[in-house]
Amino acid sequence: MYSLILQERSRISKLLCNLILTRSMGGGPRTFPGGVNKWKWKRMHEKRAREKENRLLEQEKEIYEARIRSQIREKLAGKPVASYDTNPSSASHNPMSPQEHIKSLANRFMKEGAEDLWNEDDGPLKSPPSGLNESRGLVRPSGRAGSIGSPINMRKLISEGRSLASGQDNVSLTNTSSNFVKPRNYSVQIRRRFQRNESSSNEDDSDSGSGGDSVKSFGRNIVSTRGNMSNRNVNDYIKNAKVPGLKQRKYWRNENSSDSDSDYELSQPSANDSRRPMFSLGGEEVSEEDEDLRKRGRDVKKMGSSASLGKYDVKATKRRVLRKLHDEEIVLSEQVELIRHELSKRKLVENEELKGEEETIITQRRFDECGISPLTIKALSSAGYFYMTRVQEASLSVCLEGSDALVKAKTGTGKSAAFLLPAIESVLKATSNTAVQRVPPIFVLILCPTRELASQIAAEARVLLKYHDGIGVQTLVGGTRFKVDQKRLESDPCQILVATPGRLLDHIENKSALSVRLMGLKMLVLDEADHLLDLGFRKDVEKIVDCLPRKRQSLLFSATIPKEVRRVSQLVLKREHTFVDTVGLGCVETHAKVKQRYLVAPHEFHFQIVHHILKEHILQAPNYKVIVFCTSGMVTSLMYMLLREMKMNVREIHSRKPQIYRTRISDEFKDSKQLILVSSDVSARGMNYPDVTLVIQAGIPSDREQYIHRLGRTGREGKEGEGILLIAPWEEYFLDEIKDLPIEKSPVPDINPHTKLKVENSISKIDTNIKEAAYHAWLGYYNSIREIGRDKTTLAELASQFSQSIGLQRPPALFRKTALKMGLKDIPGIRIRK
Ligand SMILES: Nc1ncnc2c1ncn2[C@@H]1O[C@H](COP(=O)(O)OP(=O)(O)OP(=O)(O)O)[C@@H](O)[C@H]1O
Repeated sequence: MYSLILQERSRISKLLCNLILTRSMGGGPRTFPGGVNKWKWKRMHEKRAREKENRLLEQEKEIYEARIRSQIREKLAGKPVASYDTNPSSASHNPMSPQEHIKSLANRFMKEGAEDLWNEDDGPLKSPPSGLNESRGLVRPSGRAGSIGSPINMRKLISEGRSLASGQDNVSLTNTSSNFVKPRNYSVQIRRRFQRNESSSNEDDSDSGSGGDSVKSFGRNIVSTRGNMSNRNVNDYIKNAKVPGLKQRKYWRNENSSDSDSDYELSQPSANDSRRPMFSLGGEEVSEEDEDLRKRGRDVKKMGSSASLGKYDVKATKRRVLRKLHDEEIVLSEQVELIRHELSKRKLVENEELKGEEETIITQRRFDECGISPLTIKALSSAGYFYMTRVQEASLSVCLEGSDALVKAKTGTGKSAAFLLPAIESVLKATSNTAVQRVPPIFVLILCPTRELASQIAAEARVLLKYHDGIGVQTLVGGTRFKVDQKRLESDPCQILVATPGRLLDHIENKSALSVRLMGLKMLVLDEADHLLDLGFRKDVEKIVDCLPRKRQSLLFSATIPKEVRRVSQLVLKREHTFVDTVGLGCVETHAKVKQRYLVAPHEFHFQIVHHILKEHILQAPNYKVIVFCTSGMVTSLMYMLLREMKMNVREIHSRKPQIYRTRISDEFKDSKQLILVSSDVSARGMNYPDVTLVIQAGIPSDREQYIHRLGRTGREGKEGEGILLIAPWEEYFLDEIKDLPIEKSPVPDINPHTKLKVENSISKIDTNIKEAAYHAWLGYYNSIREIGRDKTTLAELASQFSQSIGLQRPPALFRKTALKMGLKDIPGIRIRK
């Protein structure tokens, strides 16, 4: 379904681009008639288009009214009502039944939100309760409004239509509507268009017979010129919508003539086409001249509809010459506007759908329905996985087929299992096809950015492999001795390897046995793909990919996939890969259940504010579990020491800590409650710490993506969560990067003097070396952020303020080499070591 949406969306955007391109490639004049500029010209025509729509609407109403009157006349003259003949030639001259009118009107006007189509002449917005019966009278000769000259109260008629459509009168509507004669002369394409319309809406019309549908379609076809084409093929739309009347004529002409010039002329309509003029009212001839339109509308009102006049309807039978479009720009801007309108409408609908679906991440689809090994299903059941999550449902079939895929799904929605399940299948398939070897080839390689994440993925793989004897999974990450890795891989061979790029590359470049084992690779997975294809990792990843067999399946997963990454993903993926996006283009990439706030306060107050927030949160959530993200390893360390000094239950994790310590802390935090983890970005991506209640980001993240991933440590598996971003006033520019996310400003809390003093005391107790290291790390981090790092003088000033805020007398000195590298040599405020 997602791929269908994607295809459709890309098709629409292509069409839009084509239109814009066609326009721009033509060069086009810079000024337009009357000396107006392009935008003024465009706005003018947009206004015209809107006016045209309103006119058409008015005219449509008038025609309906006229038909109702003719119906009443017929009735008064004693002719049978709605005795339709299925023969189009005769039936088309008969009046429509009042119920048909109501239904047709209802199609257009009675839908929720259609009130904006109404105008003052349509009667009061809310019909009085007694009005229903009266409005019935409108369409029945016995009623008060049956008198021909009385104005028709459209609102009453519509509210009547509502009750009819839902009430017992449905039956009669069905009966009569089924006799409606379809306009036969329309090509299959047009009919298809109607059919699409039929299925697109009015689900509430349970009474729709085939003829009734035609009536509905008829109404909707006209509506569609307003851009109401929710389920309609936009290609058709563009072809058809250019000038609807013109298009219809073209079809007739194609059937009867080869003269291209006469494309712009109406063919002589046959008797079968007698309803056609109504369609063409939605077309060009009605749109061309406003006054003419109005007049014609009034004429119809005066004379009765063409349906009642039958063969005497001169208007319907007269050969009308169409005026050529005097300015194609009108059409073009209308088209573009319509497509835009359609796109934004779809986006809204999708957003609404996704919002609804977001509440539950688990789908109705069971794992045993997707053709994976029964032993894996058994393992899934033991782990408590019975139904797929949305990303699993959307991507499993694609991945199991063997296609390359780029998969985007929100944080904590089960992406790991989504790639592990096809990975296991791939191993099963490969082992059954390959002769037993002493050292088995590595069939699946999973790359991820951090050591903890590699361990987590390997652990999840082991859970899924519980009943698969003989299939092993190993990790290859930094922080361990190279030789130890080699021995482990030899003594405990595996078919699935989870690695961080740096360490894997070490092994490949050292020509260890691993390189040979990788020659049998069937599947490559990049978890946190956007990060791995980021500048920091890209070179390593490229080198690794160069050493892998070309004939393999590649899967890229992440919660964020920026456009640049989509482009560079071609480094890994085949050109004909599938993009599975369960978030949706332009949709919010964070979870609705995660409340996001931001606070702006000078840096010197950040420690106090973090302490205050934590205290408040602990009071509110007794089972608290908080992650505080800091900008770098050493700042993390400083924050940890401060909070520890202030007697909070806190742990730290960052790259400066030995791996064994990191693993212990990570495991402890996974299983614990009432604990605060102060972390650098090593925990930002992929880490699945269950039930995190709050994520605090102290200082701006490196980019928007990192913000989303850090925040994604809370609110996993559809649970609730909270995120707070704490920034200094000069970091506020970052808010622009996340302006599409539902983040709200929070007031800076009042810190009581007692807490202030406590924090200052605690800071003073922290070792100066840690503070100095924190200053260097702080400077390094912000220097690497383009927006801040380019103004070195300001950066140095801000760094000085930071050093003061952590109790340093003056900014610590930098090594000359470091200062040079950072472009900070000779910058005022930056001290260089002698
Ligand atoms: N089908 C399922 N049924 C129940 N729970 C599931 C299912 N699939 C995954 N989970 C659970 O969902 C949680 C999140 O899964 P996972 O860590 O794979 O998320 P993710 O999408 O990779 O997140 P991130 O973007 O942060 O990496 C895990 O606790 C996992 O056990």
